[in-house]
Amino acid sequence: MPLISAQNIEVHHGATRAVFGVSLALDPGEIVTIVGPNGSGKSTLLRAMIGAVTPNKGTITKQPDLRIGYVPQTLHIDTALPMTVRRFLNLPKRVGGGKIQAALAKTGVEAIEKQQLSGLSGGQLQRVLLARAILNDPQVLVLDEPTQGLDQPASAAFYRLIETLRDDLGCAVLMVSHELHVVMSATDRVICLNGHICCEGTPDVVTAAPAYRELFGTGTGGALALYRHEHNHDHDHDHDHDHEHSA
Ligand SMILES: Nc1ncnc2c1ncn2[C@@H]1O[C@H](COP(=O)(O)OP(=O)(O)OP(=O)(O)O)[C@@H](O)[C@H]1O
Repeated sequence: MPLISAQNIEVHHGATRAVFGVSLALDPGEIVTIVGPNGSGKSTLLRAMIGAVTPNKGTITKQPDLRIGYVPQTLHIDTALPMTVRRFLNLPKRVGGGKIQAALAKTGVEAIEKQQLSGLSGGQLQRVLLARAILNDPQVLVLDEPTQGLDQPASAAFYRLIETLRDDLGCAVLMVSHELHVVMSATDRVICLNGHICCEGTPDVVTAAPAYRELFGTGTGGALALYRHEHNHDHDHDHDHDHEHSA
């Protein structure tokens, strides 16, 4: 039984139909990455899957008492506010030193417990946010562009860590990334979204796309090139499209 599934959901933001006709199931232990152009509904779909927004149509089904760990894009820290890593991880409820140390060790930043949040590098901060997300031993880790602002080697290291955590904790991972070329090796299934799911498959299937190979390693363009290639096809289903696929 999937941990979370969406059945033919549609989500509106005012007059904007951000997500439509989306059905998606997340199984235990799998890593699923959602990619797509800006404004294609990736964050909206993620938020609908975890219950943070209610679909206007369709249903979301979650396993009862599902433990979800959420990693935001980043945390905007007021540098005037003194806050150690340990204190931050004890909010909003105290979890105790042992658990905090274990979580920081799992995310590769065990030595920074007493440091101020405001003094951390971008990569360290993301690992602290990841540590916070695993404190409740989640069955699902949800990440919304967790490596924004990190350089490519730091992003790649972060995604390798996600894969290690999945293996250690046995959790499923659902994430949004712009960097398919970086996240590829740490992904079981890729979902290409443009309001609706345009295509999905294993990284092997998507890496076979000539347009992607041509542009592999050229930054965000790689993911978008893949997107363009994979969408140069006829759809089996009669979606009411409100966008055009580029060739
Ligand atoms: N709170 C909101 N109010 C109004 N419109 C919204 C809101 N959130 C998202 N939208 C709109 O819904 C559409 C989908 O937005 P969403 O943030 O889900 O896309 P995204 O693929 O995550 O974008 P990006 O890659 O730029 O982060 C966009 O047209 C966006 O402007």
